[in-house]
Amino acid sequence: MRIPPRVLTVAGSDSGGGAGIQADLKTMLALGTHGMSVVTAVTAQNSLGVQGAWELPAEAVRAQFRSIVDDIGVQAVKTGMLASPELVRTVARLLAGVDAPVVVDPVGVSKHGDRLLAAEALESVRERLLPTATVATPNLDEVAELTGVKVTDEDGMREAARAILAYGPRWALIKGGHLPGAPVDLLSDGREEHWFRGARHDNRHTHGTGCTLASAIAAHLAKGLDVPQAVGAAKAYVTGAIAAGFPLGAGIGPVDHAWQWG
Ligand SMILES: Nc1ncnc2c1ncn2[C@@H]1O[C@H](COP(=O)(O)OP(=O)(O)OP(=O)(O)O)[C@@H](O)[C@H]1O
Ligand SMILES: Cc1ncc(COP(=O)(O)O)c(N)n1
Repeated sequence: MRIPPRVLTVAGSDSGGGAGIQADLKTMLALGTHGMSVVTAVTAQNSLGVQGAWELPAEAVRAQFRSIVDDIGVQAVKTGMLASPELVRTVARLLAGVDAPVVVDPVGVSKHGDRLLAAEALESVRERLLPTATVATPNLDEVAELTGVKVTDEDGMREAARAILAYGPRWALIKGGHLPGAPVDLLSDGREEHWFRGARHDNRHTHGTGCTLASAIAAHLAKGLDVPQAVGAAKAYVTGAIAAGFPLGAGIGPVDHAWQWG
């Protein structure tokens, strides 16, 4: 009997199914793991943007987390939209007691420019959440908000990695997808440097790329890969999913989580 590795996402729901909890669970299934969820917030969201967002009480987040960890157990955790300072602090406290790798995607603003994290929560992300991370996966906008470093080239990505590592994650993965040219990501622990270069797909249907990459890293860590191997495998998965992204609704469609299944 196959018992798949167990992976937990702590994130917000995207009603449109392209990002957030829905992207995370699809990615975890596609990579052969058992996905579980702690919902932090519910968004009304589609291909055009976020029409509404409601966060859950901290007690509901704690209860979901305890139900999973105290009975089923987890082999890796991924965090996404955490909405408020109180939820960031709640999740950071819960993660401190977990003996499994943690991937922190410090989600700030959606692709359409809607805030998914209150500006007042940035300090808690820096001081409480980042220190719990095995890998933190900011995009360049999140790097700028969290550290003040404005990246325009690959040297800037090195500076960004140092600035993120100063808050205490074991590894920083700086996502350069928003720079022109081939999408390149830098993984660093302050000693080793790994550059991951993918092919750019000129596909506007890229809703959910960040969530998908972070969840894929968590899934591969749960399967026993080390961090550089997990990031390499996750980058290959998200690149394929972006290449197969498809139109839905009138705006930006989702990446295809099932691309490997044809
Ligand atoms: N057009 C593209 N073609 C191929 N890979 C891409 C493209 N855009 C981004 N990527 C890759 O996708 C992954 C996610 O990066 P990205 O910078 O898009 O994250 P993100 O900004 O958190 O996501 P989002 O923009 O959805 O919030 C990275 O590995 C990045 O290099
Ligand atoms: C609930 C929720 N969480 C996260 C994102 C960011 O998505 P992406 O993966 O595109 O960075 C989103 N749009 N909605």
